[in-house]
Amino acid sequence: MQKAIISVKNLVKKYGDFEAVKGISFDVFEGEIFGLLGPNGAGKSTTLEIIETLRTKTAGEVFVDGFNLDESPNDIKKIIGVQLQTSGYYPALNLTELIHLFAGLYNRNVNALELLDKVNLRDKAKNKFKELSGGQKQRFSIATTLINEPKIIFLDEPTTGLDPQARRNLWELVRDIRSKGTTVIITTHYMDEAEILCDRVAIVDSGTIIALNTPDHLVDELVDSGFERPKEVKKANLEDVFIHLTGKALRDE
Ligand SMILES: Nc1ncnc2c1ncn2[C@@H]1O[C@H](COP(=O)(O)OP(=O)(O)OP(=O)(O)O)[C@@H](O)[C@H]1O
Repeated sequence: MQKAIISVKNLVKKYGDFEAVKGISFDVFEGEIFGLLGPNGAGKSTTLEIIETLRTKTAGEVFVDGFNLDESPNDIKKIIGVQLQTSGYYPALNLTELIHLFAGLYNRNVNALELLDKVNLRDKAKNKFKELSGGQKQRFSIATTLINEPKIIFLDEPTTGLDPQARRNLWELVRDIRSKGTTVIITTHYMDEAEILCDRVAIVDSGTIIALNTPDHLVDELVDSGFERPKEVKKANLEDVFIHLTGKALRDE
């Protein structure tokens, strides 16, 4: 039996009269990569921000590593890492200085170069955030989630706008983080990404969870129901062609 590190029970969020989250319940297991999928406006960010202690809930219960959100939000803050809005970084500081700034906020001693190494950015240690490419910015913002050595990290659409090489590189990074025992919760609009990366996914629509299982199980269930693709599937797709032609290596972004 896997241990639930996050437990959400009958969570409701109302913005005025509008119910954005309609009584959802789910568990995230320790050490898994859990995906929250759903169309724009489904309630994913609202749900995550409530768990991250950044937004108030209307009703329901949330437990994170045994801490009740209502009673111990500060204990929860200490054990989670949240990908910040990238626009929030101080423009005058370079990457090393930014890491030291965050480490100070968390009251931690961090070896900035070692951390930058983890996300393949050591050679950008003296660069400013705005001088990074899209993929590098995402990698840096993931690095900042690791500063307080969290048990759980939350990644909100971390690969949006990245090229196929940078996307794959980020998947490797997320897998690497998980292999060290960190639980990862990720939102994405890329279903191929969710299928490759996530152990389990919850599909949210209009504030309700309409499916929750492993990607494999959900696909098998659909196939068993008699579903067939209208067009015969080829053994490769255009992304395979692109990667085949341009290689897997990260570009000089
Ligand atoms: N501060 C707010 N005030 C009022 N309504 C809000 C607020 N924040 C979000 N909403 C509404 O709640 C619903 C859920 O929004 P949310 O941002 O959680 O969706 P999402 O699933 O994360 O969408 P996306 O994929 O576009 O990021 C939307 O209809 C949105 O307009």
